[in-house]
Parts: sequence; structure tokens; C-alpha cells
Amino acid sequence: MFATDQPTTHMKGEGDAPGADALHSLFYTASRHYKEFCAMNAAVRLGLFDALEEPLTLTGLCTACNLKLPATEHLVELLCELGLLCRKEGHYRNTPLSALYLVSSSPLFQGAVMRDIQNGFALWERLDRVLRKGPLDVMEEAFFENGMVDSLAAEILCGELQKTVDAVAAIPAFQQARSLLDLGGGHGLYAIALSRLNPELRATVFDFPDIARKAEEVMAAHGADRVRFVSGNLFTDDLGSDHDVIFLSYNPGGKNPALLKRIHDALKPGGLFVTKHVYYRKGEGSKDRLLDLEWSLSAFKGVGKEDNIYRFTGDLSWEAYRDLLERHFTIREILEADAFSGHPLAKFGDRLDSRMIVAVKKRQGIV
Ligand SMILES: C[S@@+](CC[C@H](N)C(=O)[O-])C[C@H]1O[C@@H](n2cnc3c(N)ncnc32)[C@H](O)[C@@H]1O
Repeated sequence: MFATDQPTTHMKGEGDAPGADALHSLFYTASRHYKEFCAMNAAVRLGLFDALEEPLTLTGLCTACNLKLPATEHLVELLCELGLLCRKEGHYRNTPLSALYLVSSSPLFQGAVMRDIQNGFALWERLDRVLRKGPLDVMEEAFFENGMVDSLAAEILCGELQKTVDAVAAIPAFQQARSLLDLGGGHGLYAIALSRLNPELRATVFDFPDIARKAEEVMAAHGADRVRFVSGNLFTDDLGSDHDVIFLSYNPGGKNPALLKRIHDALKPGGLFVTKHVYYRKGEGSKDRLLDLEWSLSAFKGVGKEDNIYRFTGDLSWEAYRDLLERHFTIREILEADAFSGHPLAKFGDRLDSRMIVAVKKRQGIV
């Protein structure tokens, strides 16, 4: 049956037919990374890193986490290869990396980021349906509420939050500010951190009502008694007036002229507007095909999505947004992603080439 002289149509090297190595290499890399993610995720969900804050033997670990052999041995050895565990004299324990980010009691625990990535896979598994029938409809509020805000909160604590608020706190006018509005502030961490950097500042986190519970939980955990939550839709509801600072980070309205007018109206003359988003230059196409494809998996029932990642209906190009901004604000500073952003990460943590703009409101209104 397997005689070498048996004719085959697609043997490697025969005629112009390509060998399968290049294809198998794609399968291999993609599936291996996926399996590694599953292994890390299971370890977090089963509390393995929590147990390995103290060194344990394999049997000790199995008892502590109620796990079975031989799979557990393979898992812990794999986690050693990935740099998340180390083994010494028959005992396993966390490395500094897993101790800081994968132990659930750590303030920098990244479990929510992993859950959000996992939720993203559930959408990807429906790609063929999307290709035939179009994007899956999600309520905008539910989309953000469904783990994404928790994930963003965990992710930005690893660097983006600190770099961003340090850049804002370095602006002299910020130290004089008494009121700040964090529009689409979600978890509220920016408002909380900025209020710590200016003891006279009172901050309002404005977001959909579904986000209130999460934001209030974060505020309570940080004892942020000068920060409050106000619920509403930032495109239609009252944003208040005479704010000293308006902060807008990664929001569907980040390139929208109508929202810019509302922000201008809600700021006092001379007030600071700090905005951090991914912009597209005029005529620019895809920044990342994989992320564009992910973007196309779901459609908001609310603001419309356009074809590329973080592009929304009604968005202005980078040039047009900056021109409009310059008519009504004085731009003080434009920071590139390296100055404030964290590591690129799947699903909404992607920095791409985002920018942070610091602008001051001029005296005349937008007409
Ligand atoms: C990607 S998250 C960004 C959260 C936070 N600003 C940050 O940078 O980490 C977008 C936030 O905007 C909120 N949001 C989106 N559209 C909104 C709207 N129309 N009105 C109020 N909040 C909105 C979402 O609920 C979510 O909390």
C-alpha cells in the first residue's frame, strides 16, 4: 500500500507543486501559541499560581489545587519552559513574573486580561458565520461591560496609566485645576490617579450606567473620595459645564467633530483637553489586517463601526481633527505612543500608533 513506486500527485519536489512545510509551519506556530494560552489560562483559573506562592512538590500542588496526574506534571513543566514557574530540588514555585501578574491577590493581577482574550476567541470561532451573514450585533453598553473594562483596568496598571498621568501632571495648568471630567472613563483609574496627583482636584467619571458598579468598586478599593461616577451617553446627555480638564481616552467619540463641540462647550475658557486615541491619516488604509478582521466580527447597536480597527462612523482623519482642534483650542503637545502606551495586546489594548494630544480651549465657541 505504501510502495515507493506508487504514483502520487502531490509529492514534495515533484513538478511545481509546493511542499507542505510552509503551510504546516503556519499551523504549527498558530496552534502552539493557542495551546500555550490555554495552558496559562487554565493554570490561572485553577489557582495554580496562587498555590505556588510557596514552593510545593508536584503531589503537594495536586493536593492544594485538587488536580490530577499526569496532566499536571506536563502543565507545570510547560509553565517552567514559558518562564512562569521554576523548579528547584523537587519543588515548584512562581517566577518573579508570575508572582507579580498571575497571582490573584496581586494588585497587578492580569486574570481579567486573559478572560477578555478568551471572550475574543468565542467571537473568532464564529468567523465563518460572520463572513456569510455579517457581524454579530452587540449592545454597545454590553460590549464594554462584558469584561473589557476590567481587562483595560488590569492592563493599564502595568504602565500606561502611570505614563499617561505623569504626562498630564507635568502640564503646569493641571496643578491649578479643580475639576476634571473623565469622559468614557470606564474603570475610573485615570480619574483616580489624576486626583491623587492634584490634592485639590475633584473628578467625575462619566460612562454608561452598566459601568457604574465596576467604577464604584475601583473607587472604593482606592479610597477615592474626590471621584464620583455619573452615568449617561456622552453623545446625547448633559456633560456639565466649566470643567477645568476633560480627559478622553480610547473612546468611540475620540475623532468625532460633534463630540469635540460638546467637549468645548463643557470646558471653561483656558481649560485643558487631553485626548488619547488611534488616528488615521487622510487616505490611510489598514494598520493591521488581523485587528481589522477582529473589528468586523461584531457591530455595535449604537455608534457605527467603519472598516478598520477603532474607526467609527463620522470620524475625522488625523489631519481634519487636528485642524478642527486648532481652530478652537491651542495644541500644547502631541505625544506618540512610545511616550505613554503599554505593550501591544490583543483586543482593545492595541496601541498601534496612538497619540495623546494636550490642548487648551480658546475663548470663542465652535459654530
Ligand atoms: C475602550 S473603553 C476606555 C476606558 C478608559 N477611558 C480607558 O482608556 O481605559 C471605552 C469606554 O467608553 C465608554 N463609552 C463608549 N461609548 C460611550 C457613550 N456613548 N457614552 C458613554 N460612555 C461611552 C465605554 O463604556 C467604555 O467604558
